[in-house]
Amino acid sequence: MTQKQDILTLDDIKQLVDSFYTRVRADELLGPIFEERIKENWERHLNIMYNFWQTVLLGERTYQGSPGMKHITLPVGEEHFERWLSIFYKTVDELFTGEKAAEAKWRAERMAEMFSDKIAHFKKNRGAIL
Ligand code: HEM
Repeated sequence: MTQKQDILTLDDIKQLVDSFYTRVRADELLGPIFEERIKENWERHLNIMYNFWQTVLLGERTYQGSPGMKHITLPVGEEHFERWLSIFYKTVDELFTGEKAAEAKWRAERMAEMFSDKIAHFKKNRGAIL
């Protein structure tokens, strides 16, 4: 059995992202929400997500975007974020171990919290952005 290692290279990021979104697409709760928004543009989405995690974890600045805005109008609530995080944690832990692997999970959790708050605020204010 090969020893698990930390997330150290762009190839590692690609492995993590590909594996995570394969599971997300197969998930009965999250799958339809992603398919509805992304449609035939999965290659583009995966490339954006490689860039995002490459920037966050490897410090190579290939992502410039405002992810908050992309999530604000999604039809999601607490249970969707819990499912997203649970699949993400599982994927990270099955493939990697170490400081960066822990950071990936920490970052995802902080962002889930932020998106969740923004969405709740957006709903409460009946569509008025911020
Ligand atoms: C309920 C959970 C989530 C759902 C259903 C969801 C869904 C989506 C969808 C459909 C897109 C594509 C948006 C578009 O191109 O119009 C997207 C983009 C993205 N998501 Fe999420 N997401 C979730 C949680 C998260 C979390 C926790 C993170 C934190 C790492 C994250 C990070 C991103 C990033 C960085 C993008 C790219 C934004 C851009 O185009 O610049 N998402 N997400």
